[in-house]
Amino acid sequence: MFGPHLFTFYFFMLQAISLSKNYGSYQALKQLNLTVNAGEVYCLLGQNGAGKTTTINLFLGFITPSEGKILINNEEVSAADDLRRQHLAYIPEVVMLYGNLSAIENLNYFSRLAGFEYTEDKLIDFLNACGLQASAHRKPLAGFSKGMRQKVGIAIAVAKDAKIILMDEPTSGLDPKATAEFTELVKKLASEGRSILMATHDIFNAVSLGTHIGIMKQGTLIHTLKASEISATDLQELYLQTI
Ligand SMILES: Nc1ncnc2c1ncn2[C@@H]1O[C@H](COP(=O)(O)OP(=O)(O)OP(=O)(O)O)[C@@H](O)[C@H]1O
Repeated sequence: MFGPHLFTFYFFMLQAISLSKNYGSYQALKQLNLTVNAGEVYCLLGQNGAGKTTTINLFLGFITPSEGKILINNEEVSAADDLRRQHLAYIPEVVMLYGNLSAIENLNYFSRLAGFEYTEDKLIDFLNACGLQASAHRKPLAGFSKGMRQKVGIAIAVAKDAKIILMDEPTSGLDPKATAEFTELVKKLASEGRSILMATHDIFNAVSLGTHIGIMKQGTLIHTLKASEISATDLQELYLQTI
């Protein structure tokens, strides 16, 4: 389904060490310890308000920790660190790009912003590798479905050579076919050595696509599991007992 690997990867590790975040007197994240190694897909589950987005925002440097630290390859990173800018990409729940520009134009624009210049053939390779149908490559994004936008967003992350990809609720609102395509794409991204962390409410998807699963409750990581060691049914039961 997908083309050849587009980059040769180094091995990148993302870590939170005793990471906490307070909003005023409210502790949204408490002493989080979490590691995502190269090739792993870490799925964070938890009810609304459990602290998943806070965790992602801390990794991205959108907010600063109250305590603790974030490491990329064992090196501590500050909010505006170059390591973060170079190696992290973020796929939000709804990928916001330029609606009046085509998929190729958006990809070209955001690649250039990140310092990468590609030929049109190469840009098309990225879009193909992320599963965007050829008939959509030159169409304005305004008419794209959520799943199509997501593919362009992921193509941008790949074109920017991101080693670590963070996603927030990537399968919410996707139809089953788009979810299946997304799952295949994420598995491929991980198989190429990227480290992937996603916040999700989709228990079935977490088991089918994740390598590791964390369940959060009120800012604390209560359970960490290997996806290969639990069925979707058992995970659902554990999740319901936890929350
Ligand atoms: N800027 C903020 N100021 C004050 N409180 C905040 C702020 N951002 C988040 N919170 C609170 O921190 C807690 C964790 O929120 P967070 O968005 O991380 O949860 P979540 O697990 O991502 O939830 P959801 O599944 O709804 O996205 C919530 O109680 C939320 O109300």
